[in-house]
Amino acid sequence: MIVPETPPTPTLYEWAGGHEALVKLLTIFYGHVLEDPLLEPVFRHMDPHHAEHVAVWLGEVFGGPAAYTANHGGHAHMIGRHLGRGITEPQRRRWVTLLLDAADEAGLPADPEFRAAFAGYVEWGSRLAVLFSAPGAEPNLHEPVPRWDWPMPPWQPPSS
Ligand code: HEM
Repeated sequence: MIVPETPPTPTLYEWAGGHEALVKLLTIFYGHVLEDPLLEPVFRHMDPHHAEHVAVWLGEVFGGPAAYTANHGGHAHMIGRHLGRGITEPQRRRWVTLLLDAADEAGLPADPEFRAAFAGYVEWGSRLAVLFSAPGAEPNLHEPVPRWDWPMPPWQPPSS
């Protein structure tokens, strides 16, 4: 009996479309952030390369190259950019909503497994951002960049 081989599961990074797709996503997203009355004051002075830096971060989290660790200061730098900002729950919620909307606008894969993984990370990460941006928070700066994975494998046709 010939048992069809299951192809290897792509990383979330590959499934999303790689670096280019993530840059497109975050460029669209931060464009909307600057039009949003709740978020514009938080991001008014953001670095002009912010969207690209966050794309590199997301790429590493989703199983792509470890380029944020290699070139952008890793986990400690990301945490440091949020310290003392006092991000509120309404701001976090709006941030998440705009990012999920931007995923549609950027044409990221819309299959249930990918979107569950994406939304899960965004929810988790944004809640951490609220915690470590709070006054007096002392987050651990010495952790590696987290890696996020599929909550369940994406459906793929058998290779043969
Ligand atoms: C999953 C959730 C989040 C991720 C993955 C994330 C990621 C990042 C990263 C990687 C940076 C540093 C970029 C660099 O290297 O230049 C950063 C900076 C920043 N983040 Fe977040 N962030 C998240 C949530 C939030 C939320 C909810 C807010 C506020 C509503 C926020 C506000 C900011 C601000 C204001 C900066 C500094 C921007 C600048 O001055 O260039 N972040 N974020």
